[in-house]
This record gives sequence, C-alpha cells and structure tokens, in this order.
Amino acid sequence: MIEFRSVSYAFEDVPVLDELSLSIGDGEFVVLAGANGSGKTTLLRHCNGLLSPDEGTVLVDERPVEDDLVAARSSIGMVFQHPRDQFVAATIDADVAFGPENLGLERAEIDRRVDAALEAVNMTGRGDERIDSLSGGEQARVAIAGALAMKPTHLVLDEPFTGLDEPARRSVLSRLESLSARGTGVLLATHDLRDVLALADRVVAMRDGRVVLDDAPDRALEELGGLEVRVP
Ligand SMILES: Nc1ncnc2c1ncn2[C@@H]1O[C@H](COP(=O)(O)OP(=O)(O)OP(=O)(O)O)[C@@H](O)[C@H]1O
Repeated sequence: MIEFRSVSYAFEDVPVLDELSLSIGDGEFVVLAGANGSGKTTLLRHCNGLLSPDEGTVLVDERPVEDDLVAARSSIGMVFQHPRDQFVAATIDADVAFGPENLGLERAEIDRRVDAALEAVNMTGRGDERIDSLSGGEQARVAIAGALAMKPTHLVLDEPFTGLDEPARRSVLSRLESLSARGTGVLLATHDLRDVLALADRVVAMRDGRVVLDDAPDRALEELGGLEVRVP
C-alpha cells in the first residue's frame, strides 16, 4: 500500500503538491493522468524518498518513507521517464543485478532474481547484450527488469512510453499487463491514455498539485476532457 496523507511540496517557493491525499492498494493498477506540469513526476518521486514532503506524510506499507528508505526502495520499483538515465552498467545482466547486489544478497539469489526479472520482461537469454545496442522499447523493458529484481510490491513508472514506437509500446504494455495479473501493484503516470485505460483499475487525475478525479476508467474517461489529458 502506498499512501499520501495531505502531502504538500514546493520547489523553492513554487507549490507543486497541495495537501494531496491518495491511497494505492496492493495489486491495484492505477493510472496517474494530468497535463504537463500538474505535479505527476513530483508525486512519484515521493514514493521512494527521492523527494520528501514539506508537509504531510508518505507511507509505504504503513511506514513513513523517510523512516526506512531501504524498505521503501525495496518495496517500490521505480522506472523513470528516460530509462537511459537510470542504467548503471554496460550490460543487461550487470544492470539488473545492481539493485540486488546493493541489498547484499548472495550471488545465487542475485542470479535467480536477474533470471526471473528478465523472464518477466521477455528477455531471457539476452543478459550479455550491451544496453547501448538495444532499441528504446528493449531499454524500457530492461529498466522494468531492474526494478523487478528488487522484488517490489509496486512498480511506479513515469511516462514509460516516451519515445517508444508502437511495437515497443505494445511490448511494454503487455509486460505491465502480465505483471499486474500476477499481483504487482502498478502506478503509471502518463498524459497519453491510449491503451492504458483498458488495464487500469482506477484513474487518478491531477491538476495544480491536487487530485481532481479518482474513478473507474470508464467513468473517468467522461470527465478527463477538461484536464488537457490526451483522451483516446
Ligand atoms: N527541479 C525542479 N525545480 C524547480 N521546479 C520544478 C522542478 N521539477 C519540477 N518543477 C516544477 O514543478 C511543476 C510540476 O512538475 P512535474 O514534473 O511534477 O509535473 P508533471 O505533471 O510530471 O509534468 P510532465 O508531464 O511535464 O512531466 C512544474 O511547474 C515544474 O516546472
């Protein structure tokens, strides 16, 4: 469970989150929508302590994030907008292993996690390949594998489709669908709702740092037009 309790945050003096409250239950697939600048990225970066609230609290599994950053970062797998920015190694295997290595796990367990994570993104057997030789869609899938290797309860993704062509987009979507079916919670920020609504349990829309809509996809669709979100 990820819970935002009346969270406010400002960059210098510019308020970006405004007493925002939101709960994401285990296993839920939640799409976070909103126009550019509405605060989506800022909200997501609070999930694992990359940013801390000026006021209010963010809890992961009922524990405030800042009380145990390692626990929060193990529970929340983050995938950033430009996967290239989050790679730390030259090859797929080494990159996906990086998180579990930092947890101090034994080699056999690290190898098991890497294998399972690559299988989950349909990249079994490709661990030796160089990341810089991969397509954008493959890089997005490796970024998801890196997050999965931490065995997170939730995946948090910020605009994971940016720069992807249609086949790559479909491939990432289908991976998210199967992960969600297996019980991983998904919080996915996008301003482009093509296809993701079909996977979502809920759509949460933000405007000016507040939640202005939180509803089932079919009902949300009717209300999203006024929020400058690209509606399918
Ligand atoms: N590091 C920063 N320093 C100052 N202001 C920032 C910083 N990061 C974001 N902001 C501002 O905070 C506001 C919200 O930005 P944020 O990136 O959270 O929105 P967003 O909904 O994710 O937008 P986008 O869809 O464009 O990524 C914007 O006005 C932005 O200019």
